[in-house]
Amino acid sequence: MVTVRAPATSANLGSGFDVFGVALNRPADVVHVNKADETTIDVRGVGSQYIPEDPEKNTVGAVARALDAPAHIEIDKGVRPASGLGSSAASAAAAAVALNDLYDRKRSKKELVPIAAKGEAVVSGTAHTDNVAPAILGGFTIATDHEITQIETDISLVVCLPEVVVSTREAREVLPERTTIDKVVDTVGKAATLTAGMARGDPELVGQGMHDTIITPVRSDLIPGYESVRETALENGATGVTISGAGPAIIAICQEEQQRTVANVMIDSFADHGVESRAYQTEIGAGAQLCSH
Ligand SMILES: Nc1ncnc2c1ncn2[C@@H]1O[C@H](COP(=O)(O)OP(=O)(O)OP(=O)(O)O)[C@@H](O)[C@H]1O
Ligand SMILES: N[C@@H](CCO)C(=O)O
Repeated sequence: MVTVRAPATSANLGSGFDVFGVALNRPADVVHVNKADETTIDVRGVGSQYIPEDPEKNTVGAVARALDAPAHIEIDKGVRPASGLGSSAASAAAAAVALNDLYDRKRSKKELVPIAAKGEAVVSGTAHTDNVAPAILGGFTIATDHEITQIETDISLVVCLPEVVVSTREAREVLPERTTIDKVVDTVGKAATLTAGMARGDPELVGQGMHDTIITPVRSDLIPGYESVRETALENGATGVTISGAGPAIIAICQEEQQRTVANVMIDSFADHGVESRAYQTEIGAGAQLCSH
C-alpha cells in the first residue's frame, strides 16, 4: 500500500484567476492506494457523504485512468468539498503521486500536474491546474497552459470557511464573458505586485496584489457577508483579503502575530450575518508527500 498526504490549496488569489495557487499547511487529504484489477473507491472523513465513490465521478478515478493504474483507493477527506480550498484537487493530487509510486510510472511531479487536472475536469468541466499544481508542488505556483513556475515561501494567512456550499461549476457560470482594458491593466499590475511579494516573502505586497475588479465582484454575491468579513479582516491587520478559489472560503494574508485576531473577527463577522464558520490559521507550505510505501 502507498499512502500520500496532499494539502488544501487556495487558487486565484484575486488577480491570478485560473493561474495563481498556494499550498496550505492544513487541512489536507490522505489517500491510500493498493493495486487491483479495476479501480474502486472508498471515501471517509469531512463531507464524504457528498462525494461520489463511482470512479467515473470522483477525481481520483480520472487520475487512475490517465496513469493506467487501476487500484483500490481509500480517501480520508480533511478538506471539505465545495469549499474553495481545492478539495477535489487535494484527492486528485494525492492519488496522482501515490499511483505514480505504486506502479513506478516515473512521472516527475510537474508531469503529474496535467494528469491530476483531469480529475478537475470531471467535477467542474475544465481541467484547470491552479489547485493541483500547488497541491503537488507546494509553495506559490503560476500555472499557464505552457509552464508551471513555483516559488517557495512560507507567508502566513487565515482561511475562513463558512457553512455555505458554492460549487466551482456554479461559480464559473457567473463569470463575465468580457471586460474592459482598464480592468485588464489593473489586473496585470496587481498580479505582478503579488508575484514580486511572493518572491520577496513580503505579505504587504502580496496583500496589495490580491485586489481584483473582474472576477471577485461577481462571485462575492454567492457568499453571504463577504464584504463585511473582508473589511473587518483588513481593519484588524490583514494586508489583503479575497475569495479562496471559487469560494465560499475567504483568504486573508497577515503577519503571524495577527492570525488569531484576524481569524476571530472573520468568524464573528460571518456570525453577524447568521452564518457559522471555522478558520484555519496556517501558512503557505509543502505539496503532496509520500507517507508510506
Ligand atoms: N475526491 C473528491 N474530493 C472532493 N470532491 C470530489 C471528489 N471527487 C468528486 N468530487 C466532487 O467535486 C465537487 C467539489 O469540487 P469543487 O471544485 O466544486 O470544490 P472545491 O474543490 O472545494 O473548490 P475549489 O476548486 O474552488 O477550491 C463536489 O461536487 C464533489 O462531490
Ligand atoms: N480557478 C478556479 C479554481 C476553483 O477550482 C476557479 O476559480 O474557478
